Amino acid sequence: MQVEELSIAYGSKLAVDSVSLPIRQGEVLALIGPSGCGKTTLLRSLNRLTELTKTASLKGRITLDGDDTATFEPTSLRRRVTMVFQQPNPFPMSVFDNVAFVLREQASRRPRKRELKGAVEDALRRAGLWDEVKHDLAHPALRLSGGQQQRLCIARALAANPEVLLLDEPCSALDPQSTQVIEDLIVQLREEVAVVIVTHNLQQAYRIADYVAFMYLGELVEYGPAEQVFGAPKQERTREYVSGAFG
Ligand SMILES: Nc1ncnc2c1ncn2[C@@H]1O[C@H](COP(=O)(O)OP(=O)(O)OP(=O)(O)O)[C@@H](O)[C@H]1O
Repeated sequence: MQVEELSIAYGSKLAVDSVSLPIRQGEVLALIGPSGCGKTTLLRSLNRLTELTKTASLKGRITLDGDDTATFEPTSLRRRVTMVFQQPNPFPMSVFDNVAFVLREQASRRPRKRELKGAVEDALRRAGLWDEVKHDLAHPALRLSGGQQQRLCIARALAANPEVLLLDEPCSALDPQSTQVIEDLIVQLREEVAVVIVTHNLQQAYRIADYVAFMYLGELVEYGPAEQVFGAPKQERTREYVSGAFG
């Protein structure tokens, strides 16, 4: 994906100010910056969730494989660019049906349960959850632990075979152990999908990101390889911000 001079306002308030950056497969991109700097707004614009906010207006361009995402049908864009939210939000149905739901939605005719088994297993494996749930796929998803629920949401997102996975602080509601499991998973996933993650946790960004975009008051202050942004930031403001965690 390519973000080109993107500005987003809520009413007259500018939340993202002329941001340009690439999003590439094989990489984890972390969006960092202080509260209110526009990270989530930028993330949500990538699959056009911002347009669900009535007051939001957007200027600039976002492309996916060279095509302007504004020309896509939103649902088909959201299959290619899927979002996992801060709070795990499995559907109130079984583990199996959570993943199957997406596959059923995509199918032209209603597939039988046994036809979906392979694809459900595949998505659960990719999300690193299969071994924990394989003996009880009929288990209600809402009874899984928080970390398992979040991995189920990732499995659900992956079932659509997206090209880009958007993660909005996916570990903020999780304990350190579940966080580590999800971080390991994100690092593995980048081989197959481009990953963009919003995180407040700078140590986390350092552990998992290949590239980092540091935002401040809606502007992209610095974008570069994680080692450079954390180890040798070019901008004073970035230095100040990252030294809060690393100084
Ligand atoms: N629905 C909305 N209506 C009006 N203003 C909004 C809306 N959502 C966000 N904003 C404003 O836009 C700016 C950017 O918000 P955004 O949530 O994108 O920042 P953020 O960096 O993700 O913050 P945080 O780290 O606290 O989640 C903030 O000033 C915020 O108050």
